Amino acid sequence: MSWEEMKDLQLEEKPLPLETKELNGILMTKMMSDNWDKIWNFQAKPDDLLIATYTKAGTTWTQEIVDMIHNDGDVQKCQRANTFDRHPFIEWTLPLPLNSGTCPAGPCGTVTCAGRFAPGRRVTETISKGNWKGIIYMARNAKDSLVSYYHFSRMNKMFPDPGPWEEYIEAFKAGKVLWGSWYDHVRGWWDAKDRHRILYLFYEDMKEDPKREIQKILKFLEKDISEEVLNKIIHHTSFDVMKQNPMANYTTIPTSMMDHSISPFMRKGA
Ligand SMILES: Nc1ncnc2c1ncn2[C@@H]1O[C@H](COP(=O)(O)OS(=O)(=O)O)[C@@H](OP(=O)(O)O)[C@H]1O
Repeated sequence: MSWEEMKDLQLEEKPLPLETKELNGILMTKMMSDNWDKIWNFQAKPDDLLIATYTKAGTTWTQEIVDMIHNDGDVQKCQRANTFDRHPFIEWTLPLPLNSGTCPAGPCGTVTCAGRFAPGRRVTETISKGNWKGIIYMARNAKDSLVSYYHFSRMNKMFPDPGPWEEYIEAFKAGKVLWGSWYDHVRGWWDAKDRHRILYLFYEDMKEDPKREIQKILKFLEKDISEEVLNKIIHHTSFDVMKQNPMANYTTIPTSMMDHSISPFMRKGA
């Protein structure tokens, strides 16, 4: 959806109603819970790639890297649309103007989509047995995930108010945040990785040596690129460059949904 169309929706003036609803003990948005059957029955096509993450683990970073790989390092092509339109979240049923992954028009014409699939190991198993070409999972350590999630929840008006920091820490540890427990998520996918075609990556490894980690993704995707393209991908997906990229930094979303003056989406990246 273009910016003009977004403006027509007058989102700036409308407070966003946010309702949450637990499903199997996991907190989700009501839209997502109500849509769960569709998500559960989602049929991947053999060319589909899933980027799976707990929230704030480096989803956007992985999405940008994969898009750059798929487009042979063509920066212009990777600026064709926002991250969430290039790789829609399957289960994240969103209010307009944002795209929802299970909607019939997408995502998976676009080949890659992202997903969180919080509700426990059964889901992890079911999803990872699906007809995916592969699943790239990225994990990030609990402390940085928690800090990032807290600041994101302050600026993201679609999310429940995180409340005071001390209380938020306890809620996170107890898994009483959207998409449930960080521990169950990273553990569930860790367990699944040896039984299915899953590339399990770590944010910290990507930070330490992006070249090495991007090469792992290339191998997983069975893709050959030149050294020059590889260096271009490393540069274009660095924190400083992505922070300035409106198609990756979520600044095209109306302020009533995400208020970057409270905390930018691309916050510290460390
Ligand atoms: N290129 C690059 N390098 C390093 N770090 C990066 C990069 N891109 C995004 N980020 C950081 O990842 C955090 C956002 O995570 P997600 O993309 O998973 O967020 S979301 O769940 O999709 O909302 C968020 O982390 P914090 O800065 O700690 O809040 C982003 O800054």
